[in-house]
Amino acid sequence: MQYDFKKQLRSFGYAWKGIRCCVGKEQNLSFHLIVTVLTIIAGFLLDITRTDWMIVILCIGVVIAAELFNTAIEKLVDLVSPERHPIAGQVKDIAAGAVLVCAATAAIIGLVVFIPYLTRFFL
Ligand SMILES: Nc1ncnc2c1ncn2[C@@H]1O[C@H](COP(=O)(O)OP(=O)(O)OP(=O)(O)O)[C@@H](O)[C@H]1O
Repeated sequence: MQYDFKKQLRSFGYAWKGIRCCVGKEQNLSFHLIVTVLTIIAGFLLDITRTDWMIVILCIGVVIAAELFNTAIEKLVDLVSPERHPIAGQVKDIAAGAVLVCAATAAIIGLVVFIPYLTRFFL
């Protein structure tokens, strides 16, 4: 199969459209984006190291990607099961649980990274 650069660009466009259709509409995603902005500001203010930036950026990416997967799953469930069904509810709850695991992990890593800078900054 021949590599089609135009098709590749179109795929990026569809992916970008997917992200845009969630931004500003999904409350949880908005929360994660606000935390992301605050984390990035803190990173610059506290002048964290390159390695710490990589860890922080990885955490941000994982949480936002998890939230996008969760939103996609929610929409798919609403499409295939507009009526209430226990399994439909479980699917949504499990997807939300996955986001919670990612977000809690990222929060703990954030504390491990930022606490030493904060103690040095304030003490
Ligand atoms: N189709 C469904 N069948 C059974 N339970 C559902 C279904 N949809 C949602 N739920 C339950 O409700 C919880 C919240 O789901 P969701 O965030 O999609 O809100 P909703 O109840 O569908 O209402 P809304 O979309 O207006 O917020 C889910 O985690 C799940 O426990």
